[in-house]
Amino acid sequence: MHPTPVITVDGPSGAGKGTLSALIAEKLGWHLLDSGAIYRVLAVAAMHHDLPVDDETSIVPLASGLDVSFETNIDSRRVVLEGEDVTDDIRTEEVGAAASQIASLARVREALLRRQRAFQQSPGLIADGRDMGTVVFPDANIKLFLTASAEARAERRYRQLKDKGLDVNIARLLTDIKARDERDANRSVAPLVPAEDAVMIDSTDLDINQVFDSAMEIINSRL
Ligand SMILES: Nc1ncnc2c1ncn2[C@@H]1O[C@H](COP(=O)(O)OP(=O)(O)O)[C@@H](O)[C@H]1O
Ligand SMILES: Nc1ccn([C@@H]2O[C@H](COP(=O)(O)OP(=O)(O)O)[C@@H](O)[C@H]2O)c(=O)n1
Repeated sequence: MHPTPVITVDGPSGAGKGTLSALIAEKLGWHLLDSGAIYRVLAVAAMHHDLPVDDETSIVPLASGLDVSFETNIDSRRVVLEGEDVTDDIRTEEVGAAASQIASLARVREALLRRQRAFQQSPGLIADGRDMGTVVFPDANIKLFLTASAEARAERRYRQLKDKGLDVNIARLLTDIKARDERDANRSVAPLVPAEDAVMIDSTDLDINQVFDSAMEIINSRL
């Protein structure tokens, strides 16, 4: 077992991983790794540098040297790429789709491993992503796998983007979510699958407080 405990939260897009992970991190006073944000920042960096998202040879060095920092304050988390605040830019569906394409490149994933593992710092880490419990932190103390129906996830994403004032279409979001599920689950490297020892939470009919309560029950019984 690790000297510094890790809780992993994996699952598909819109399942509520980010929201749940932030709540757990706050409750326990632990660090937070939003691994999806790293893939998203890398996608934005590739766009800035005019690199095609399927060009492994040029994206690997970009991943290894990625100049990204996560600045956490009491009331905000900012993501800074090459000195520029990209907190909002990385959240678009376009960037999510590009991130998912980049994330299917094996050598790119490998180039990001060390950077992700460096987040394992005292007193503990909550790691949010697709392969946190299977690849990045296989020895994690507790592994959660959060799911919800594709329809529920598209609906959540719709409300989230609408609240930000973005012009969105629910049918398109559902198609995009299904396409991303398909790509994330079927890629040959680090596909989206629950770790064998993961505890599943289906959030389709749960609000975020109920999800948080079930997660804390599992955590408190095991830590
Ligand atoms: N259980 C839930 N019920 C309803 N809405 C939720 C729930 N969990 C999260 N949300 C909302 O759904 C959206 C997507 O959640 P997020 O945490 O970003 O998902 P993920 O990180 O898995 O993609 C957010 O707007 C969030 O507030
Ligand atoms: N650990 C991770 C995290 C994200 N990703 C990829 O990065 C994309 C964006 O991740 P995200 O977690 O920010 O996406 P959402 O769940 O918020 O839509 C996903 O579609 C995955 O393809 C990954 O492959 N492995």
